[in-house]
Amino acid sequence: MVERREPIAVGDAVQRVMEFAFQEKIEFVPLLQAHGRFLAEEVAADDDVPAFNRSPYDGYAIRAIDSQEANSEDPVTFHVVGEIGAGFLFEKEVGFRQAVRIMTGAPIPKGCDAVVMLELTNSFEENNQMYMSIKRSFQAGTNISYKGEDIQKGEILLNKGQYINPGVVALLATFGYDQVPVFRKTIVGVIATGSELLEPSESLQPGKIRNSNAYMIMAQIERAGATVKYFGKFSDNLNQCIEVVKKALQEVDILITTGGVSVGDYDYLPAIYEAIGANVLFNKVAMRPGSVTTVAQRDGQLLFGLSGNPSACYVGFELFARPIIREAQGSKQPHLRKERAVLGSDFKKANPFTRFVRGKAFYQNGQLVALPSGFDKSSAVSSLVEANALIVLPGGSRGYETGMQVDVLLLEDLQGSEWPWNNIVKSYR
Ligand SMILES: Nc1nc2c(c(=O)[nH]1)N[C@H]1C(S)=C(S)[C@@H](COP(=O)(O)OP(=O)(O)OC[C@H]3O[C@@H](n4cnc5c(N)ncnc54)[C@H](O)[C@@H]3O)O[C@H]1N2
Ligand code: MOO
Repeated sequence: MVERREPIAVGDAVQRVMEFAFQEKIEFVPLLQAHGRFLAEEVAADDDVPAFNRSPYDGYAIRAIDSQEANSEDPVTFHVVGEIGAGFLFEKEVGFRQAVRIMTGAPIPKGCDAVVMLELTNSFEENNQMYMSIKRSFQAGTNISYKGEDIQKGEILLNKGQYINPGVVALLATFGYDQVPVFRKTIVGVIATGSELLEPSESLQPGKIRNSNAYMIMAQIERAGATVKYFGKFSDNLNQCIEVVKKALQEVDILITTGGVSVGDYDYLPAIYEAIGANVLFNKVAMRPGSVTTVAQRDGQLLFGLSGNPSACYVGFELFARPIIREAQGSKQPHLRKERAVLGSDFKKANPFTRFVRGKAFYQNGQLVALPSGFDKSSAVSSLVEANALIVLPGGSRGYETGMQVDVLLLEDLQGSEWPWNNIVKSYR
């Protein structure tokens, strides 16, 4: 029998989950699908970038020494012996007072050591031959992008665990990574339990409710970057639940159930864990909502028993499931980002345990403000809509007042909030 223990502190509960080590799993994905993933191998430069000396401008490639006598009274004229675009090679050696018309990105022809920008030249045709003249001299090396000036062969460019943003995608493309080694996405299964549950497609009946949690959790799993497997909703029938949990565990890294974790007659989760031989890490946390959050492990897999109450379920996922999912996928910063904010309205409920109030965080005159987002019961669905942050109100208080400093855990980028640099158009006009 799994005993209900004393609640453990939130931080200790998070630590117990994070001590669980998933076996590292690596896969190769096409470059186009690598964005948002984490690199599973170090990347070193197998060549210089650029790989050849090239022109950064459209103009003429010359030998700098030939320009030394040029001045505004006495221009020097060059015979234009050819032209070269990006992607081509100019095969001949360039000689005395010869120039090659060159485009941005084209390799510097043999013999040349400077590029004169088109704007600084006058060109003309004489006897079917092209010429150009310049009115000043240029030093060797003028306007040459040197081989290796960006990246040198052998440099370690990206470490294992690097988050793949668009810049990393560019670098991987530069070095020919058609397929990219990344940490495999965590596969997270979802099961909803409760005889009262109907799926969203079903008509409401007396005493029944729609299963919102499974869909909410699946969206949270996707927001955490993992792969979802939905095993459906099941009524409060112990044997049936055990069977579906066993089946699900053959296909997932992590299994999340919602409902049936407290002390009701049909709260079967402890019995399910016992039946499958799972070892419970904790089954009560000193927090609201989500105090009933239960986590167990078994054969390299984690099981999360989240509350049936929607807000409690939501918070339980973000605090305990999200970080380990992110870490298993290679993230080095798996936890929610913490910021200081000013409480935007009074929160007068007594706080025996630390509360994680669903709220909206936004910038107002450069100050981060956190506003509780409405109906605060752990059964609430409505307050989740606007929530982009969890406002942390430490336990042991009789309430909090507007203007107090609080920690907030950000659930999303603060899109739509009034960033101080939102006026970018105005400031850079
Ligand atoms: N005597 C006690 N009763 C309760 C305690 C307690 O300590 N002693 N804890 C309360 C707390 S705190 C919470 S939170 C809930 C947790 O209950 P369960 O996680 O066991 O969940 P259920 O009882 O199955 O359901 C709770 C509530 O949520 C609704 N629900 C369930 N599944 C879904 C779903 N998929 N989508 C939407 N809503 C769902 C369900 O109908 C119930 O209304 O227990 C307290 N009780
Ligand atoms: O702690 Mo329950 O888990 O209030 O929401």
